[in-house]
Amino acid sequence: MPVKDSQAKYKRILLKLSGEALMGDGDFGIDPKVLDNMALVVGQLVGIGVQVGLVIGGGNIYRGAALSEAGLDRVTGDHMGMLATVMNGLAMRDALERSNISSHVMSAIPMSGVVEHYDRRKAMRYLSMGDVVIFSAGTGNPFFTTDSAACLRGIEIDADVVVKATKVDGVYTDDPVKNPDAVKFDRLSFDEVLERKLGVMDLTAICLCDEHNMPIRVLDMNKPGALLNAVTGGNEGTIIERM
Ligand SMILES: Nc1ncnc2c1ncn2[C@@H]1O[C@H](COP(=O)(O)OP(=O)(O)O)[C@@H](O)[C@H]1O
Ligand SMILES: O=c1ccn([C@@H]2O[C@H](COP(=O)(O)OP(=O)(O)O)[C@@H](O)[C@H]2O)c(=O)[nH]1
Repeated sequence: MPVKDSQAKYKRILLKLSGEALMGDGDFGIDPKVLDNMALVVGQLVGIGVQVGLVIGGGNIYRGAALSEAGLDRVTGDHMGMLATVMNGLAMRDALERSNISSHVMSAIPMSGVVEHYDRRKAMRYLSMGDVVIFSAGTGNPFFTTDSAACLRGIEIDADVVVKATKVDGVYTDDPVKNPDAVKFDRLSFDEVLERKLGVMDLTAICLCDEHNMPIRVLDMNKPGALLNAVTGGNEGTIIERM
């Protein structure tokens, strides 16, 4: 796809999509309607010249911690969780390609013949060409999350921002799903997130972004126009940044 002059605030973003969000109204796996809708939204970003790196979670299929609670070895469970993110990546590439958006899946775990092995320089070249790159298999290591993988890849590819598109519309004083009295923040420092132990992203991911001055925007993935608004400079969701 030809590179356009970006009309957006951000030239390159790392977008993290929660695996669970791909389930739609189901309770496991992937809802094709959600996937197609996400491809459409990513296509809009590409269309205005934003370079998009994607990290998709695996919680719609397997989570290491849940498998471990069910009696499986934790490291084996985490390997299964990482493989789940490769499956989601393949499904997303399929949806993107059906929308004529050139895209590539890279995996932190080599999987010859299925997806490319993660190669930062190659990923940067694809992104510069305007192609979408889906970074799968998390960090490649157990005991990490795809939020940490998103922050890591975002820093590596020199993204302008990490956008976490999730089920809630920002960071709150407490989990808004459990506490209806929780109050939303528009802007937060990394220190505040760490001090208050705000659970929207794991603390490893927050520390990494803090150390490398990588801002994180948290927004609602189901709100129409939210992502486009965020990349064109709108005050969408919550921004976590150095203050
Ligand atoms: N302080 C908080 N602000 C916003 N969301 C929070 C907070 N604490 C916990 N959460 C939860 O974090 C979730 C977002 O994280 P995500 O990674 O998408 O989900 P999960 O961890 O279930 O995969 C939200 O659905 C919300 O319930
Ligand atoms: O670097 C990583 C990233 C992910 N995972 C495993 O993959 C699962 C799915 O990722 P995550 O829970 O972050 O997905 P999401 O919550 O975003 O759907 C996790 O539970 C872990 O078991 C891992 O071991 N290392």
